Amino acid sequence: MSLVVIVGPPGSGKTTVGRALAEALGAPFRDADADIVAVAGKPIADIFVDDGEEHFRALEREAVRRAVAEHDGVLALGGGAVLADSTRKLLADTTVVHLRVDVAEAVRRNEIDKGRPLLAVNPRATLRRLLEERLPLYREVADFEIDTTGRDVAGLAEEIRAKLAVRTVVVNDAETPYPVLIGRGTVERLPEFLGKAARVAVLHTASTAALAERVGALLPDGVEATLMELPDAEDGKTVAVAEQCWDALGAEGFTRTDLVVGVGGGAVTDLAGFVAACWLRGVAVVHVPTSLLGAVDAAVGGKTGVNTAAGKNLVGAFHPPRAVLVDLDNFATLPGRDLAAGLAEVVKAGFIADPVILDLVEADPAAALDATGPVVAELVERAIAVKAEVVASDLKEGGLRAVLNYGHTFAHAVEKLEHYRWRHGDAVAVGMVYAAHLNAITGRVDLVDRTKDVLESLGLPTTYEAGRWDDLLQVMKIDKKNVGATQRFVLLDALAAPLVVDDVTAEQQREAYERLTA
Ligand SMILES: NC(=O)c1ccc[n+]([C@@H]2O[C@H](COP(=O)([O-])OP(=O)(O)OC[C@H]3O[C@@H](n4cnc5c(N)ncnc54)[C@H](O)[C@@H]3O)[C@@H](O)[C@H]2O)c1
Ligand SMILES: O=C(O)C(=O)C[C@@H](O)[C@H](O)[C@H](O)COP(=O)(O)O
Repeated sequence: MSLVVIVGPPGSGKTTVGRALAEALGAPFRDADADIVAVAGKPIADIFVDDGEEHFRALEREAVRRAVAEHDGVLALGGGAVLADSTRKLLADTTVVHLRVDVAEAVRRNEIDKGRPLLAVNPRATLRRLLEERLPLYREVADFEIDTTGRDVAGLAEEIRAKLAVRTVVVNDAETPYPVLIGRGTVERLPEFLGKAARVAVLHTASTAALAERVGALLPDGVEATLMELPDAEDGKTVAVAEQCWDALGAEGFTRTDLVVGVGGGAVTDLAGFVAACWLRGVAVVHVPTSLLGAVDAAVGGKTGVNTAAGKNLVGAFHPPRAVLVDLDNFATLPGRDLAAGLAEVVKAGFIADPVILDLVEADPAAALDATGPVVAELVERAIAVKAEVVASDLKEGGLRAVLNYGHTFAHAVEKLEHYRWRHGDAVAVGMVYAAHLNAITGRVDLVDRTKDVLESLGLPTTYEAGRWDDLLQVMKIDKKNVGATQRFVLLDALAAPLVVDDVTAEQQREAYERLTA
């Protein structure tokens, strides 16, 4: 447990909700006002009367400073604590929850609790003024806010507990850093990322239509949602579909400050990102990935694009999102085969950077296939951390980023030859076995058995049909990593030590294929 601070105006329920939250978290509760009373040896109302507000504020600053330094649990602050610059600075590195309440309910709650000196005279007008004056200060320190008006304490504590379980990975790429929120209920955080949007285009497929509706309903008054349903999977990743979206944006009068939201698997977020990258030469996009693969890979990193007759993802743009909202609850409806396909990219992250991922899957493959279980949650966090770190240092694939393409040279060729009817993750699984054979054949680390075993334990394919080499080679020759006529492959010098090589001979490539088909 670490410190969670509750702020808000008088009557917002800081103490009551804070106590309930502490209980829900199994953590201790502390109230800064109670600390002040203990130090002063008299009630707050008496401190105001005997010593004045300034003296009270000095006691309050010291009480908050001490509590923040000492406490590990939930800490409720008095309504005016945020008035002090020093307190707001102190809270900058702490998780802060702002409890909001409307004036009428605040008045009603404060009538019940009579011990508030600032509300002794004309409480309605005073509360209205306090609420207005202090709102920007609460917002300055808060990580998120919750409206408590008309809500019951247990429901509020549960909502805060769920929100606190959200982990944020910041992708510090060369453009604007953006957060990837990982947890349950993260989609509800969309309103934080609207910027100045007056219109939001929500791109989705039939499988995510209900969620897209929910996203539309989250928008505040004055912000209009347009839902656009795309053909499913790779059928939606075409220039023709992108053009239909652009036509619709034109018809809606979509401006540079409006927002595109991709709600779906990797195919949707790739297309949504591409649509956003090109419209007016770039509008903001927020991704709500609903497949495992989308969450751990496609939605993070800013690669967007479509498939064309020439090949997979050959047309596209680097266009990082404004935010990525990974809601682990969305995986509940994901078909098992698509979950497994997503695990292929997770396993890739294990081989290139984080072997703990492999240990976790190998220890309990069934747990890794439990869409809403804790192992999937950890795998998602780990795989996103790998991707975030790589793309932060090399957004446009000038060097290091190519390691994320481990297994993809062969995978993309398979996808094209199979007319995009293979799941991307299945193709990546086979592609990683191909890469593992190349590793062994070129005298590097031999991870063939480990690769096949871990993938097969997840029900993923590890072989490809014989007799297709010439076709495969032809497609692999237009891989994006190639330089001129030189083919380049991502291989592993050792586990978690990827490198890009350009000296794999034609014989070695064919030999790896022959071993794959055996
Ligand atoms: N941009 C990148 O960096 C990047 C990285 C990896 C993959 N990709 C791309 O991502 C795509 C693959 O992503 P994918 O595996 O998510 O495929 P997908 O988008 O085709 O989704 C797989 C299937 O799952 C369904 N689905 C998605 N979420 C669902 C949910 N919550 N409930 C029920 N059904 C759901 C979809 O409708 C689809 O039928 C490929 O096009 C690949 O090239 C891009
Ligand atoms: O983000 C990257 O970079 C990757 O290579 C991630 C891959 O897993 C992903 O499939 C990506 O779409 C492939 O990129 P591409 O440039 O080879 O199309």
